Amino acid sequence: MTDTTTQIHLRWGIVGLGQFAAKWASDVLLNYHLDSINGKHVTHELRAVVSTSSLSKAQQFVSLLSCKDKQLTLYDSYQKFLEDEEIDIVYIAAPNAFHYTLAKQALEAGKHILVEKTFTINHKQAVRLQEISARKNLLVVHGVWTRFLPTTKKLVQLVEDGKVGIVRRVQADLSHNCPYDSSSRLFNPELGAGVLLDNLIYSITWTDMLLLSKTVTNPSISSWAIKSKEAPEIDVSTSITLLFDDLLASGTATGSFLTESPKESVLIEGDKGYIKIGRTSRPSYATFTSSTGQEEQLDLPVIEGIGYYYEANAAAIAIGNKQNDLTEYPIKDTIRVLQIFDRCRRDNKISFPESVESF
Ligand SMILES: NC(=O)C1=CN([C@@H]2O[C@H](COP(=O)(O)OP(=O)(O)OC[C@H]3O[C@@H](n4cnc5c(N)ncnc54)[C@H](OP(=O)(O)O)[C@@H]3O)[C@@H](O)[C@H]2O)C=CC1
Ligand SMILES: O=C1OC[C@@H](O)[C@H](O)[C@H]1O
Repeated sequence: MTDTTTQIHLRWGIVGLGQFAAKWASDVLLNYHLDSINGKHVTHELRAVVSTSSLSKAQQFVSLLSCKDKQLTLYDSYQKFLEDEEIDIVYIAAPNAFHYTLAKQALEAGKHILVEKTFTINHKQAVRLQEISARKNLLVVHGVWTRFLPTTKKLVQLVEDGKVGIVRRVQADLSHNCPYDSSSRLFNPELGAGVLLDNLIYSITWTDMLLLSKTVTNPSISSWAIKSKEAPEIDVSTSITLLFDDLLASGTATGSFLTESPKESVLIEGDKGYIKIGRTSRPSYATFTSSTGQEEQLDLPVIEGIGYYYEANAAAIAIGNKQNDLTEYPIKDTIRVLQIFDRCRRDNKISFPESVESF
């Protein structure tokens, strides 16, 4: 990594060479230049990729990248990849079940990490990674990209500034119609499947930012899950409601593989009106309706590209500041949500093999 007073240059390695990682890498490498933070210009370089299956798979991955700069090292051994001193940070985009082990190995090898959603299978694995990162003074980021978008930040600021008055209800949904497919990671318990870990991580983000972060007591938690007929261990349609006695407020997070979300899928209601947002994972437009019925289009920043580069830039700035945790999205927030997910899984008998749960 190069860190000067005006520039931070971060060298990335990627594990988990699926379609999503290609999309992420293309967006980060093509669009990062659009963001300059606190007067520092951030640049990203993809230095290496590793396929856990074959070198030809790594070659195929690199050919998918829609960016010109493809001078990088390809590996088919994660151990060898982690020994590469030219890699500053590992982006982990394997299926959920492998996040914990890959992240632990990367931290032990002295690499910073950015881990795709959902961070780990359970909260104990997250606590363990937090401990290692603190001990080794390495940055750990959970890549819920929604958190880092300027549109999300603006909306949270508006609510905190009292746009809707006192927040009374937060609801968010992220649903995609995904018919059962035995070859998909979405339905395979051995890969950490199910809608809770795939979609509710985004829906619960809104309750987490607006209510969980404000409460001083533990909310009461209720949850419901429809299980897959074909893979009965996992969930395909799930709802979690948190009641905050101290705030006189509730937060509901839903997600489904059985239907699509409505266009406006986040609703934030207060005593002065409500905000409707499209859409849960990538807010790009929002309206405010006052309690007297007046409607107003909210002015939100425009996001160039997809917007994954915001989380990559946040990682670069934090590494430049020698932080092992992000101020804007600390790992304790992830642990707090994973504790709720653990409870939802217990109450609804959503289960993964022992090997996936271990820490
Ligand atoms: N932020 C976002 O918007 C999105 C995030 N995601 C997240 O990205 C992750 C990957 O999703 P997706 O690309 O759909 O998954 P895939 O099923 O396509 O798997 C990704 C790749 O992971 C690698 N892999 C498989 N098994 C292992 C293993 N045991 N150890 C290491 N690597 C392995 C494989 O590459 P190889 O064989 O070459 O190692 C595979 O191609 C998930 O955590 C998902 O939640 C997904 C979609 C959107
Ligand atoms: O992780 C994801 O999966 C579902 C998508 O709708 C969402 O935008 C993406 O971030």
